[in-house]
Amino acid sequence: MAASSTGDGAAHEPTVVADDVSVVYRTKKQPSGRTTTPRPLLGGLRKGGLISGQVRTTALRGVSFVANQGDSIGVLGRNGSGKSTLMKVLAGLIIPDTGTVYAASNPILLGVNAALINSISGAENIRLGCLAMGMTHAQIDAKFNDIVEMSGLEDEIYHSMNSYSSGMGARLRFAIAAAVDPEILLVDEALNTGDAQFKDRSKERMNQVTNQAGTVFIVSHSLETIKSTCNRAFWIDKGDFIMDGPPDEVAKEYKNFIWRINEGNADYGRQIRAELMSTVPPLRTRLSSGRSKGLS
Ligand SMILES: Nc1ncnc2c1ncn2[C@@H]1O[C@H](COP(=O)(O)OP(=O)(O)OP(=O)(O)O)[C@@H](O)[C@H]1O
Repeated sequence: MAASSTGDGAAHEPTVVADDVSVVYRTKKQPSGRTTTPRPLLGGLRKGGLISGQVRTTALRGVSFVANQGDSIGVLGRNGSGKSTLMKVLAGLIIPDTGTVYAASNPILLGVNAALINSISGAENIRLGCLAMGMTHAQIDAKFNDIVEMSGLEDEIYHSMNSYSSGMGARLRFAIAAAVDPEILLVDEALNTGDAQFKDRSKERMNQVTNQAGTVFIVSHSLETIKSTCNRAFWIDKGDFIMDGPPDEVAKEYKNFIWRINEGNADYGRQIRAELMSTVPPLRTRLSSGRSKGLS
């Protein structure tokens, strides 16, 4: 199984290393569709514990991987498997309960970094969003037209964002966040809203990042998107890291697993899952194929 499959034979530095990352959400009500462990505690809140009546949802369990320069990694898995949580951990928006994420530079999660305001225009939001990401007015002026073009909102950019559809808002957020030239780009499926032209533009933007020796993670339920966009795929299931490999191979195993589950053969599905998990090489082995210089 490939730890890095950029496929051009060049040496690629690691850009992101996840070492045994686990995330547990603590909520009052039990979310549906997940294995949760109620942990009522006498005496209310304790260090590292829960308030009586709270439940724990393990969204990621001991996830480890090495991502390298030039990798475009598709993250797939069933609903509620932990894909979005992984993106949030990589972006530094959630502190993992155990484990560590090392990154060569600040990963940018598209859409989250730009907190837009509905009562002002798209153009004003571009300025605000870019300022919030640390760009200067001169840099914003230089990028403004590209951002508008990327969003595909040339005709609506001076309209109030109140009049935008959710897809239009998502496109604008994507375009603003993509303006910062990140070395590590995280794209969640929620942002895959848009027409064919917007999808082409987003794909082009992701290609630019990987061509500049950056790394892209893209969460998608579309196996076709992952196969056509990525050189590598991760499969996560119920918080477990099941597989890391070429998108064709991962998609094939994932489809087989889903098919077994859907036909009611859960035992066989579990067996496939366990076998694949056991073939993921330890982090140390994967790191030895690259260098960890520059990670922090
Ligand atoms: N803020 C939260 N509080 C409590 N539980 C949460 C929270 N966010 C996610 N979860 C739970 O953590 C698990 C993983 O959720 P996550 O959104 O990461 O999965 P996902 O693979 O991205 O799902 P989907 O494909 O449906 O978007 C789910 O069981 C979800 O219910």
